[in-house]
Amino acid sequence: MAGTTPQPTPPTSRTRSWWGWGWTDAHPDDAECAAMGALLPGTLDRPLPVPRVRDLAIAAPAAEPPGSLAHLVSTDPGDRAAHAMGKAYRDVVRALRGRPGRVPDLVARPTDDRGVADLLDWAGERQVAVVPFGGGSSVSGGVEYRGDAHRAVMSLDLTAMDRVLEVDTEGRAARIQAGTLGPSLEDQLRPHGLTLRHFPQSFEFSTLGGWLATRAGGHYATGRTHIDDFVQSLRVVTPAGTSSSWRLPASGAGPSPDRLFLGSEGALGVITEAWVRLQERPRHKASAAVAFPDFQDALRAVRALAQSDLSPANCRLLDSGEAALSGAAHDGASVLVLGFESADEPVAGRLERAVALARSHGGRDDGTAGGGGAQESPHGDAAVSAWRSAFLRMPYLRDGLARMGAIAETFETAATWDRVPGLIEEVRREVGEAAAKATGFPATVNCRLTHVYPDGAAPYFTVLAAGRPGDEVAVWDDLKAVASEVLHRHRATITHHHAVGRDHRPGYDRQRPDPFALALRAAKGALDPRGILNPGVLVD
Ligand SMILES: Cc1cc2nc3c(=O)[nH]c(=O)nc-3n(C[C@H](O)[C@H](O)[C@H](O)COP(=O)(O)OP(=O)(O)OC[C@H]3O[C@@H](n4cnc5c(N)ncnc54)[C@H](O)[C@@H]3O)c2cc1C
Repeated sequence: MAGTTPQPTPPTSRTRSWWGWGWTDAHPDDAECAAMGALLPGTLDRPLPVPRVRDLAIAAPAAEPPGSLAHLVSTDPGDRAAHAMGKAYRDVVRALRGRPGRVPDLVARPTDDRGVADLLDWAGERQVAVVPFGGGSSVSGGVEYRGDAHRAVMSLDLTAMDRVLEVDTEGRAARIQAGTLGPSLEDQLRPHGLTLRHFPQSFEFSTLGGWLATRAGGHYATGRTHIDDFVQSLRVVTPAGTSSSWRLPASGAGPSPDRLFLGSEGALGVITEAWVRLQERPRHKASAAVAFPDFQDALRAVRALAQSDLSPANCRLLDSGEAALSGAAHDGASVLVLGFESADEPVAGRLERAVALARSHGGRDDGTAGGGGAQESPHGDAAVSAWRSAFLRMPYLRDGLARMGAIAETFETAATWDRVPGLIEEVRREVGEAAAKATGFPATVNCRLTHVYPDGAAPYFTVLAAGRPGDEVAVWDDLKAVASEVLHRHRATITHHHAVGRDHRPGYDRQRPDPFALALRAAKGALDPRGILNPGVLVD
């Protein structure tokens, strides 16, 4: 049953950026930043310099761990700076402006549950805040400490716990440590012919534990795409003891213990490992792009697809601005990127039916339907691959634009179909107007649907605008407040998959029912009686 597993991916010689997305060698250079900035009126003439850790005023650590734990803890300034914030636009800008959030005093890297428990005990006795940290790709202020109610702050980095411990090939499941980054996780499963098949855009730099703690969404548009769908059981170390649920295919035994910890964002405990459901690796793939002159027609087509039994792996609708930005279309059309995958049967037929359905709603496929993975027409192929490469490059470009003093950020939501068209229109208009008013320059607000459901969809917005030099974070916070009001008006969720963190607390507090907040507070009090775990996240 249990297979032996290969070692985690060996360390690379590439350097992770402490302040921006991904690898330092993949960042756009000054010339590329300037070229991008020239496309946005009102941005700076030349890029802000790449920030340096040595220019930050980092105070000496306010606490020292006991000798017995010292081997797990780093006080290196670069390490501490790299754990001060996540990777949202507002984090990148604060780093560029030399004003990162509160830099943690300590960065601890436990290697097993015992180490996690000992560090929590030590922190509890000394009123040290503990911020669990996976890949640090949070875009909602999930990994930074705000305030001064604790004597010191410790970032609890889980990435030394990075092994696939067991693989049950018969039951298609694996026991995996929470600090395993996406590529290493898939590398360790590959020899078994299995995959978790969970691919958030941040896959390369985020961990299983982070996905579980934030209820991450993969890039597949329909079907099993949320990490929740893959959880068989969880192991969580809390200050009140370790919770370990049974491996079960399903259970009706009361409220689910796993559901309590999924999305708990480090506020209730530290997820140290999980049994997750695996799948065979897909062998059949086909994709196509369908253009729509009318965005409303495209919305109707996507709804019909989501309500059909076709279950596309990808069903991503780009509005005309988003299609132009990613190079998928340049003629003012919206583009629907469709993809199908299967481990056991050809998918060309399903793709053809999906394209026919899209065409019946006003789509222009230009002969893009194809099957077997490589038979799309040149136009469809170009649009699909343009979108794919833009998707992976986008976070790097966002940071380049931030260096030009621009606002370049995304946010997402989900709502029922009856509200989707009005919601998209109002976000575009109200955020666009607010940006123009705040900066004096026109703004671009694009939208794509990232996930579609029979009963609704997840619109994802990209805002591109000039910032107010030196004041970009305040401008962005104002725009986000405008957007949040529109979401609230439409009873759309404050986040579909970017988590609550600290930034979405006001919206989350308005969204959750009061009795639920009471129950959550009680759970926090019981599991974290000293209030050391990720203070300010989810509940006070
Ligand atoms: C460019 C970019 C693209 C993104 N794309 C997606 C996407 O496609 N889908 C998506 O869902 N999200 C996406 N995100 C957001 C982010 O990647 C997710 O929230 C991800 O799940 C975070 O994983 P992480 O390991 O980086 O966690 P971190 O950022 O380190 O932590 C996130 C939260 O989880 C807590 N946490 C982390 N590990 C643990 C643990 N082991 N136990 C308890 N709590 C823990 C932290 O305290 C924090 O509150 C994106 C972010 C960026 C910057």
